[in-house]
Amino acid sequence: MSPDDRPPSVAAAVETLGLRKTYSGVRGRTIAVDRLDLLVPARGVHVLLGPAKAGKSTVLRLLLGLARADGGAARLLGVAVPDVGRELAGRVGAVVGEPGFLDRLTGRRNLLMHPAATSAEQVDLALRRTGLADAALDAVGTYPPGDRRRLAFAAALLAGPDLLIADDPTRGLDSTGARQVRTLVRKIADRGIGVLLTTDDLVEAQQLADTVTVLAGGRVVGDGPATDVIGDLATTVRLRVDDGDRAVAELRAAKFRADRDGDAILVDGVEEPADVTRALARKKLYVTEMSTRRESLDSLVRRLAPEPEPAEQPSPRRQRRAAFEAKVAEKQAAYDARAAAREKAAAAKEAARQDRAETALLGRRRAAETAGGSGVTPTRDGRTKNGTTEESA
Ligand SMILES: Nc1ncnc2c1ncn2[C@@H]1O[C@H](COP(=O)(O)OP(=O)(O)OP(=O)(O)O)[C@@H](O)[C@H]1O
Repeated sequence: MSPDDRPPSVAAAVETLGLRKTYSGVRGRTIAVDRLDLLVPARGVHVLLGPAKAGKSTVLRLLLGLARADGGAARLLGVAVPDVGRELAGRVGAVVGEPGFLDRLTGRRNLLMHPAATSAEQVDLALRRTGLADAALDAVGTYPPGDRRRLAFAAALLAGPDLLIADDPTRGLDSTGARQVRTLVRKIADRGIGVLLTTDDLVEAQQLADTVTVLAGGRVVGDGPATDVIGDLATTVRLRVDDGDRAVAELRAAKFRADRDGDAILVDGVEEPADVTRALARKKLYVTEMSTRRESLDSLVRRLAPEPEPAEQPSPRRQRRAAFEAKVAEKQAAYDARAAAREKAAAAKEAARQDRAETALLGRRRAAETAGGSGVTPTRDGRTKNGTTEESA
């Protein structure tokens, strides 16, 4: 059943089924989105997470009608995608690409000129909600990149959308700008607006996502509640302590997931590494060496969609031997085919010779019958029709 056949689902902000997009270029065809089934809840932040070229932007472009799908179907807020522009005007806001703000005008003036602006009050509310009230009267050209991005959010919020779609909203921002935008995204979702955003930053996804779809090579490799699919911001801590066995026992007693790893100790799912060292110090156990590790997006994708084990490559010597054996087998097969043909020709020749001999024999018998009038008809194998051989008859 395609989304077009289903009754609109009030629980979903976005639904796609088998969505597909292929680009053709000089280097051939690229399947950017491959049979995508996506479900974005009506509330909360849904993150479309994936490495570069996973197809994230293409998905958003398809949903917003900026590109046409080759197959499948999609609905936004229950409306099929080709009709979204007409039927959902204002209910879907988008922060995609660089908005065309005029640098010499103030942020407020830029918003007042926006097609969705209906009043100064509405513009001022959008500026306040995006934390830009103080910068409202500054020229946009003076805005740091984080403020410029928040102004794009303010523009997308003007019409009071139920769903906000943002393509990699922290890309290119410094840590302050990225933090401001993430805080804003969380606030928007907390006001009951569904948010769908893309990112290739696992930490950003862990900080923001309520639900997540992990995309790789245009395909979904994992989806569901963020804590199930991508985990939380936990870190694995590896450390050394003089008395390793006692340290593991003390850490377990303090509810840490600790295990021996050779002469080191691994502690999984740690929120704050200093908590581990403090727990040990309380027991007079002192860490001599410590390192921390967070899962990367690549390892997450590998964990969710493990690649098949590559077949073991034979050594060059074995490869040469296999090629030689294949050649010998090929020659043998050709030789066998020629021998079989020769045998077949010889058998045909022999059958013809026997036919000729039998014909001659029959001819002689007929001549003898005609002369003697025996009335017995010999068969090919020399038997008479009454079942006795000619000799016994
Ligand atoms: N207009 C286009 N013409 C041809 N190929 C395209 C076009 N847009 C995207 N692609 C290709 O489609 C694939 C998916 O690209 P897309 O931009 O959707 O991925 P992405 O996950 O958003 O990547 P990134 O994080 O790098 O922006 C890539 O292989 C890309 O090169």
